[in-house]
Amino acid sequence: MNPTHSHPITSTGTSPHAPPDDSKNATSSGSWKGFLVKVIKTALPLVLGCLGAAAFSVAAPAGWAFWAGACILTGLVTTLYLGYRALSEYKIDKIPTASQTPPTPSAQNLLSAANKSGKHQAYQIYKNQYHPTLMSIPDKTGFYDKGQPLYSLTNYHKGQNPITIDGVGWPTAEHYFQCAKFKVGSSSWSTIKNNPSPDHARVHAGNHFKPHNPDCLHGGNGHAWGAEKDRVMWKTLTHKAVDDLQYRTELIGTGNSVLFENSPVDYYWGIGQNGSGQNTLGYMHMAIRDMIRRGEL
Ligand SMILES: Nc1nc(O)c(N)c(N[C@@H]2O[C@H](COP(=O)(O)O)[C@@H](O)[C@H]2O)n1
Repeated sequence: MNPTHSHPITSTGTSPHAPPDDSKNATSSGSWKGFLVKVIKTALPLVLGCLGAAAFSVAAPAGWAFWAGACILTGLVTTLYLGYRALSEYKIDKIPTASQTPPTPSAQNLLSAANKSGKHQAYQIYKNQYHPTLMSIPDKTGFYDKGQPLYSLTNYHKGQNPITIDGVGWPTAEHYFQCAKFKVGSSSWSTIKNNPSPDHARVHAGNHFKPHNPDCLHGGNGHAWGAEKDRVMWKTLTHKAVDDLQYRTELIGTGNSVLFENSPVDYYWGIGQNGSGQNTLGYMHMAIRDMIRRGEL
């Protein structure tokens, strides 16, 4: 087995995609009730000043005009001050905080372009070029084990923020990929989605993806899923490239190195025990890296 190589990170990428929307936590200060209360509170000193002035004019004591004027002026100045404060607060409320910023339209556009029909085939160019001679390439970089460099390239990596796909926040790429075998909201889907461990999520999916399980998509049929899984993995990785800054940064940092999933057991996504595996995940990362460099993700 070839050891996992470390690779210097030489450049960084920037995510055009903001963290998930937390707008539900926004205060009610922007609601119409809050607005009405603010208007009443602001206008109250002026109204009281006018009432005071009216009382002085009715009672008409000596020098009443001076005191009536003083009442109106005090009310007016206080109202202007409160109005100024309320307006500044209103403006601050309206500036979206980082956690309230919805995904930018450009990120959404890039993601839908990257996932147009057939785009997931982009990695084939690398599979054609390097399979099955990958192990003889000198400049290659592996990733797989936790605690080793480039763990962010594995689907088990938990980024700082969830990956948002189909409006749902996913703790890891593995969670979304495994859930894609099941009907959204079904019991199997929910169990996998909420599993704290990506490895347990994968194992649970494997144990429950069976033809007799009504929760399954593709009839719980391995061949039918096999025809879909590249497209699903591609979708997962394009969203990860937008939402997981560590992945994005470390992927770009691999330069032009040929990437491989250094899995001793997986002959489809990784290189398998003897390096003869298809390394589909490694080649997909290379295609994603190209897209980031071209500004397509
Ligand atoms: N980092 C890491 N640790 C493991 O133990 C793994 N098995 C993997 N591999 C990922 O497992 C998924 C296999 O999915 P299917 O069996 O094809 O459903 C896939 O995401 C591999 O990359 N990674």
